Amino acid sequence: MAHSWGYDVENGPDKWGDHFPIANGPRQSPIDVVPSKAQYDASLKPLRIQYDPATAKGILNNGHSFQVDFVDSDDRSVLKGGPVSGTYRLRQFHFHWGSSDEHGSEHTVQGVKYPAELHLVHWNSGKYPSFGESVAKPDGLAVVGVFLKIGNANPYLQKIIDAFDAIKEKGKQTSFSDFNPATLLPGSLDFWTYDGSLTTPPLLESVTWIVLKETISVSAEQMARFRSLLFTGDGEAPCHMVDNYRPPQPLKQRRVRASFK
Ligand SMILES: NCCOCCOCCNC(=O)c1ccc(S(N)(=O)=O)cc1
Ligand SMILES: [Zn+2]
Repeated sequence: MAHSWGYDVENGPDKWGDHFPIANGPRQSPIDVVPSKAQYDASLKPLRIQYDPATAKGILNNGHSFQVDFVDSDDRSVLKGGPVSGTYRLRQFHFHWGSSDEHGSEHTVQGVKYPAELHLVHWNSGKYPSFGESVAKPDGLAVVGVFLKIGNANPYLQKIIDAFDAIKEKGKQTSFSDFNPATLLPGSLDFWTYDGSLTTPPLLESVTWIVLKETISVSAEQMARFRSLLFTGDGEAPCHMVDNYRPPQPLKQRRVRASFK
């Protein structure tokens, strides 16, 4: 496409297939999770998540979302168990959100939309030498999805929000240290899992999705701070970073498994 992909009418999800034909592939994400159709799988192991706050590196506005990047040169912050075999190393986390509290998540649960969704992105360090090598392999990535629900202000999210003034525009980044992303996880790690893809171009079908059933809280005021970020860079006409989500995609020949009854 003339200008790179985004979330507008002319470069948004409905147009991504023009340059990324895998957009219509067999294992695209996100999906609508239908709990009654998910199959309880007793062989799924509990999720084992261990993060070292010292691996937090920086926070960046990449023009599509903001992401917190982690040192991933060793296995200090990893995910094991659940649907995956081996060790997956934390690379970054980011969010998707709406222009109002009524929508914004990528996955939906029986059609229910949440105001935002957190994605914790891990790569298969047990099998591949780097993220770049993993990102195109069918078992390359594992992403944990967590829904945000309007409620009490989330003190752990606030630490991230306090960094927003330094990354308001596309391309801006700043250091971000001593943060444990496990503080963004709900009390229960019950999950649904299915084989899917990146939800943004290049839409690679390399993700084992692990979508948590329990939500975390965010206040309406905190969501308003997310919407103060800009898609646009310094000197461009400002455009608020909102509605940076892909809608649910066809399930096709896939099954969704549940770790809980
Ligand atoms: N760097 C080697 C070549 O890499 C090409 C592919 O770059 C991938 C960049 N995108 C991502 O890493 C990426 C990661 C997670 C998600 S999501 N929203 O599915 O969690 C979407 C995108
Ligand atoms: Zn994402």
